[in-house]
Amino acid sequence: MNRYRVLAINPGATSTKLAVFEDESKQLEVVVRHGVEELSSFGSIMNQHIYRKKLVLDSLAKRNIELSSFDAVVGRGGLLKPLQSGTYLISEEMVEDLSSLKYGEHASNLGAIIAKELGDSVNIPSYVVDPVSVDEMNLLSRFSGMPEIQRKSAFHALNQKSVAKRASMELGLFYEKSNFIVAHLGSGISVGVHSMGSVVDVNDALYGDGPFSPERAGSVPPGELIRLCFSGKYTEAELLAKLTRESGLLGYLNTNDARAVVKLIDSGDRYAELVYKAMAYQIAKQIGASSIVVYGMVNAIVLTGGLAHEPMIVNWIKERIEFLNVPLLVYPGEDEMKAMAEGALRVLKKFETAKTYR
Ligand SMILES: Nc1ncnc2c1ncn2[C@@H]1O[C@H](COP(=O)(O)OP(=O)(O)O)[C@@H](O)[C@H]1O
Ligand SMILES: CCCC(=O)OP(=O)(O)O
Repeated sequence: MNRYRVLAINPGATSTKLAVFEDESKQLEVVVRHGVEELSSFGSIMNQHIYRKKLVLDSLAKRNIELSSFDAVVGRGGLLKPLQSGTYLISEEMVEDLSSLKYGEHASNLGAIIAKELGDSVNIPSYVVDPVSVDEMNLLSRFSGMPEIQRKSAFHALNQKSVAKRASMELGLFYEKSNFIVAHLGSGISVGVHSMGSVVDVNDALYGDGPFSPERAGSVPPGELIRLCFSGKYTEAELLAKLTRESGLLGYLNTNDARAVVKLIDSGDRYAELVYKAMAYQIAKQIGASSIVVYGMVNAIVLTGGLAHEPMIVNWIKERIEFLNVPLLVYPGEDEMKAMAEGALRVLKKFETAKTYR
């Protein structure tokens, strides 16, 4: 059987990652971390396009890796129209929706844009896998309480699916026949209910509801938010940036880095401890509420994402959800690079046909 080389590109809220795969085997992974000041100097996420693309090209050039040595490029899929889970060929229409911010602004929008430019430059296909707008929500979960507003699915679909499948393998269960609650604790936080192979309910990890996160507001009291919108103090763009990139830990403590927060706590900062504990409290509360979606019949709860490396928050969450009496698995970090490469390989090897974005 043919062997395939895949370049995976993942622009995240706080990092740009790239990885080289030969079939399923990872040959290289490069992670470039970005500070808050560095990224805010660009003004908007779209303005980071050339900078992040150059980081990818420079990382390859430094290692004498030619773009033409790849069979495909795969990028993290951003905010698109609601989609089924799967691998999508990146089309002009997809790039247009991402760059015009039709469905919102997030660093992952740059994944497909950069992947397509690199793929096109050497005439190889480019794909996204399980974009953040994968939507498998059930009908009940779509109600917001206001007919003009529908709850949306915007979450860490790629990693959530990947770790839920990993949990089902480890527990000897079928993903399609089990129920999992997955809490992805990254720059944004999503708590997804995976029921019988679909994410039937999840909080909107970017603009919407749920726990506050290292840099996002999560649910805020809507009346107060409306007052802020009409206070004359902020433009729409400023408030959206505030909600999605300047709130949460960053808003309260001036850092989105959990390690820096732990240092503050260790140095005796009681306010930092209160804020960090409040985040754990909201995450645990969201997990508890999520168990209701499947009438409490949960096979396992999974904590994942960068914050799952940090023992203080993991323990605080654990303490609060222990009474549910459900196995808790902790998978720190993410499997996104591997999940992207595997999605592209399934298409290259013709096990699956790439979906079309319409
Ligand atoms: N090894 C670690 N120990 C403690 N906290 C970590 C670690 N790695 C990441 N984090 C924290 O996780 C949060 C971001 O999660 P991450 O998944 O890395 O971000 P992103 O969603 O941008 O990829 C940050 O608050 C960061 O400080
Ligand atoms: C838009 C949802 C995905 C998300 O929040 O990703 P990050 O945590 O990487 O910002």
